[in-house]
Amino acid sequence: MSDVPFQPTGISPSAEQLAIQLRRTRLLIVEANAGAAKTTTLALRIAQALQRGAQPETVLALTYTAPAVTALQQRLTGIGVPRAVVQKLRIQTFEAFSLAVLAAAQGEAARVITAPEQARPYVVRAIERAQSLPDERHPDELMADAQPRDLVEGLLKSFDVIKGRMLVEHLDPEQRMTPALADELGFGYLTMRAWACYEFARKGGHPDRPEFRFHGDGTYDLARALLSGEIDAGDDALRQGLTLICVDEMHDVNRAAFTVLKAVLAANPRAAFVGVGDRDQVIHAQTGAEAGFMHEHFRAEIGPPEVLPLTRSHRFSPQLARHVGALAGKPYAADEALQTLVRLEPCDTPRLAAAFIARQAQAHQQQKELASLRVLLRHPAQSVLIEHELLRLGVPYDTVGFAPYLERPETLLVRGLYAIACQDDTGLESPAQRAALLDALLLFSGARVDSIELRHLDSAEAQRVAVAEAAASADTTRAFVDAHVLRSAHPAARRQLDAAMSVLRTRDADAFEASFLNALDPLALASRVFVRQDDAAQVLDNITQLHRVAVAEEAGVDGAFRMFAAMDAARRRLRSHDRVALSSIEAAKGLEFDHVIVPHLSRGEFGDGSTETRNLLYVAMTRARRQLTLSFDPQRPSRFLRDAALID
Ligand SMILES: Nc1ncnc2c1ncn2[C@@H]1O[C@H](COP(=O)(O)OP(=O)(O)OP(=O)(O)O)[C@@H](O)[C@H]1O
Repeated sequence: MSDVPFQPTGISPSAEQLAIQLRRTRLLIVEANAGAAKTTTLALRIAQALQRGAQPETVLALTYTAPAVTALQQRLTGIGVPRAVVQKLRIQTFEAFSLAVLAAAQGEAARVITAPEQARPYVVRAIERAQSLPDERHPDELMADAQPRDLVEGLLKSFDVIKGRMLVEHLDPEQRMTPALADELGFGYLTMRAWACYEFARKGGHPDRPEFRFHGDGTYDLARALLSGEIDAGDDALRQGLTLICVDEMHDVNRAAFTVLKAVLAANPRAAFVGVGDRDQVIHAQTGAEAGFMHEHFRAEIGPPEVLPLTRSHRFSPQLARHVGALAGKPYAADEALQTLVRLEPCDTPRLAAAFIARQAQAHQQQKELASLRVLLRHPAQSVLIEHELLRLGVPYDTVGFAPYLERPETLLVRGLYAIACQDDTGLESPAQRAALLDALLLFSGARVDSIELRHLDSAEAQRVAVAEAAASADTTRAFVDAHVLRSAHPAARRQLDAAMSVLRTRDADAFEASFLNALDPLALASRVFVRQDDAAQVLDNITQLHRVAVAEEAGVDGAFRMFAAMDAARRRLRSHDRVALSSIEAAKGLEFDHVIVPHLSRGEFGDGSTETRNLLYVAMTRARRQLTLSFDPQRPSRFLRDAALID
């Protein structure tokens, strides 16, 4: 049968790409560097299958993250596959796919929860239960110095690894958990016992009808059902008549996802498989991701794949390829015709870095040659100073992967405290603004809406109704704060909020500078609310930056808060048009931008030097097409700059 190659728009495939596009082999794996056209080539392979007559619904492409789903959809439309056809292709995360299969196989879907704060009560109860089981043989091993609440974050992280690696499923079912076995698995005995109790509770005491699913639980539950034979390759939920199965970003696959993949391949024996990935982009090792699932595990458990290369970056120049190659310690070739300007910008302080970035963004707005500018940040708190400078210059921007700083709950909390303490509602004129402020106050005060009229609603809905009603006017907002927020706040939170408002009430700039942060104690406030210490630390960083910006304004307390209101109004007026965005590195995975700025490449600011942080920088640097700008404090440059041969 003749096989006319699909002709993409915009690019001419290289010989390597064409080989992959046309290959009909059953199992094919491509490992290649970032920018070497893995996703594009996967798109070409899919387009070729469609040209050969495959129905779009019979093509399944799986990824680990939602941004990778978007990246593949963009590449497909970019090479000329009609948008309507792309919509029909089954491009999904492993988690979304698994949840859909479970729903088809088992009927009613379980409630999906997304925030660790929602999982916390279950984890706390699991610890308490583990510590009080009557037939426990090693009670001494279950003692913990910390309160159950303080153990939640660490336990949820451990649960991610236990699920992702499917550690328990690989044990002999008759084997009892003991301290020695827990140790062998790399966890404490309390962790393993709490895990068993948590899973029991999550399943609602019934293996087929879990009460809720947290992120990763869909993939884990499906993988378990497959291992136990409850769902098998003959099940219609998996036998979907697929003709092509693809995995993009295959380096993110963990044992649970691999188990799902194996079953999909077994259930669709006529489908061809193509997997693409890059071992230096593993940034989800905390969920058990490892590059071995592209190599030795694949060979041993699925079969020997044909391996084809993509050797050159089509995204950026050989010079940038040399730097990222040095960072990752591997050879890196690139298309000689491409030019990417690599620029290092020493900035002595974060304020200077922010001003520099804002000027770059302003200049970017005024030129036509480069389309997108993306500032890739390690932590959301790093955006405060930068956003502030952008607003000052009137540069429109978006944020991706985190909220703009003026919309974060901690910013609204601080602005709300000022509004209440000083009876100044500037910038909080609309009901929507007042409602957001009340939500923030409720969040950090630990207060619950408790109204007899709303008892028939669940707590989230009751809060929404009560807040919407209270936000109708400035007076009702104030009355609600007195009656429902401050009065029923957690006692320690109440003390902190009162202390912060006392400082604000003085309207004294010196008192505000010297005492506001101590009075509010944002870390203690946030630690009561958030499970992850990282999230609590972000709140502290955000409020510290906000305070710094307010003090630097030298306009007094009232002046500073009016300035925030003006900035907020300016932001609402500026219509973003997708040219400048600040984003997390995770949210930029698989995507590319004409100009990428990675600020704060300084010791102690970018990360700890671990493989995971190095991979994050590798991902960030390899998003750039035409220009990469890296800023750093010349007194303490990150060691990664040296590793990448960017400084001596
Ligand atoms: N044959 C080609 N000629 C020119 N440009 C190409 C060609 N193939 C791909 N590209 C371009 O190369 C860039 C990188 O491609 P792609 O995003 O597919 O790489 P990738 O390996 O998936 O990257 P990452 O690992 O970072 O996700 C894109 O801009 C794409 O349009």
